[in-house]
Amino acid sequence: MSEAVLSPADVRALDAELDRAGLLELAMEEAGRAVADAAHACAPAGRILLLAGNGANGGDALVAARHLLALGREVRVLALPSKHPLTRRNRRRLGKVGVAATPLTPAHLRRELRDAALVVDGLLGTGLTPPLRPALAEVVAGVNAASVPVLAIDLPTGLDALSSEVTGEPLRADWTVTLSGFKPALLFGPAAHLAGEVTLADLRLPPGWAGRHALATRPTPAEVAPLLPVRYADAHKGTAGRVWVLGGHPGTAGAAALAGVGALRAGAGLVTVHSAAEVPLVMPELMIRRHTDLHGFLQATDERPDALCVGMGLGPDAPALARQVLGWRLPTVLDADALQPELAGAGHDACLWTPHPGEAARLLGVSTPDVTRDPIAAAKALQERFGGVVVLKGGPSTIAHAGGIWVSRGGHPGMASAGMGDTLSGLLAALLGQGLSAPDAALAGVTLHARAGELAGAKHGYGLTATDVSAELGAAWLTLLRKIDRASNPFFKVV
Ligand SMILES: NC(=O)C1=CN([C@@H]2O[C@H](COP(=O)(O)OP(=O)(O)OC[C@H]3O[C@@H](n4cnc5c(N)ncnc54)[C@H](O)[C@@H]3O)[C@@H](O)[C@H]2O)[C@@H](O)CC1
Repeated sequence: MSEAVLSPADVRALDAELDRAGLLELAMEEAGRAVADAAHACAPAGRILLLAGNGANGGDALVAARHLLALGREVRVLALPSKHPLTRRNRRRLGKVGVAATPLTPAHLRRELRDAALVVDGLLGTGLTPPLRPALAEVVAGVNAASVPVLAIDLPTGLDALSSEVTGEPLRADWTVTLSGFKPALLFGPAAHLAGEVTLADLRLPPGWAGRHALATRPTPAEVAPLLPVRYADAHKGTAGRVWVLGGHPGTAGAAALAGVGALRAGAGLVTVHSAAEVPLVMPELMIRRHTDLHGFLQATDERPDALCVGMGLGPDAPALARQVLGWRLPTVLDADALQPELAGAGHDACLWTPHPGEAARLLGVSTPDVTRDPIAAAKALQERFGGVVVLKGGPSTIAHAGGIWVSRGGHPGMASAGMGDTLSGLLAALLGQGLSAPDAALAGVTLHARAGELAGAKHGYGLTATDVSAELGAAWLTLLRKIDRASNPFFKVV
């Protein structure tokens, strides 16, 4: 089941719905229980210090304290005056089982931090209106200065749930148990770096309720696997997708070759690189056609591929060439030099735009930090302006299509190297050429690319090349297929 990505407004809407259904208190109980289980696992021995703020995030901490007590753990609770009705109720419940919350003051905090095995941060969650007020900022600085591991509830105090940016000094968590859905700040760095290891608690909400209010979703590998093309034993190169790569320019010809390899490794039957440059023959299976006049060739030819990718190292002619092939209305990936603002409005439903944040900034006429601060909003804005499907690349990537937004999973930090995007373009074109719709190709392609990066990382360690990742695409494909009923995919019988 896809995991939801929620903004604070989404959380408020969900909570209002839970409240109307009489389920909000149960949700807080489940949240507290999940936090207690996680805290018990993170610090199997010693005293646990819970910090409770005045909102519902504090209520979760007070419930967790009660469950930790039931697990036989020694707890201390430092709390602000409770404003939220459920937080007040859970404070009384905690009192009834013998744990009185002590007022949260700097002196009490200093004393309790001395012997704590773990701090549970329930000071503030999605209710933050930045910046942190000085009294709470002092508490956060005190916890950060102590060398005690921290488990945050929902998100570390001081992080703006919607932003990847870090302002002021938020709490640095070793673990975060997030509730109902991921918050963007937990997915995109540098904010995500402060959340430690993030797990999503199962609050036992009615199925689909969290997703209904979601900004975006994170599809699971089991949901992505059925999108992969089915191929039977009688397939031949003419039915497996003919892909054209339009790329390369003197000095950047390798980019076109890498895209071609990505397409071949993703199962395209025939891959032809059309280029004005001398493209290196990195694989003899690639067909390479050099043109002195690429425009003229595209104008004159009656040949048509099943899918194209355009722009990798293509140079200054890229926008004009891209416009020309967009007119063919074939499944098309636009990357690198073809990602130019003047193409706004020239897209169609079978188009995939694959910018990295710098290219996205160029397309939107904003700065790169404007894009990376909120990649979900940037991908949505790009999709609205350029049409088709947008893959805003990153760790994770954000895919915006007419039906919504997906945030990818997986990947490997070693994938931060030149040529990775070229491989992805070829891979996406190969999937389009094998009949996938643009949204399905985007999701399946990004997932395969990330998985191939993980597999390459397991072999080669830290520094990965695009060639390492391409080489793992087949194995990535098989690991994805293992997630589904293989009987539905007779060609790929895997053990
Ligand atoms: N469906 C869900 O996701 C659920 C969420 N729950 C919790 O509910 C939380 C949201 O609760 P609330 O909306 O009550 O918000 P919070 O508990 O996150 O914080 C609200 C309080 O923070 C204070 N505050 C806001 N900005 C501040 C600042 N800059 N400096 C200092 N104090 C500030 C306000 O006075 C307010 O009382 C979530 O983060 C989660 O922990 C759970 O209780 C159960 C269900």
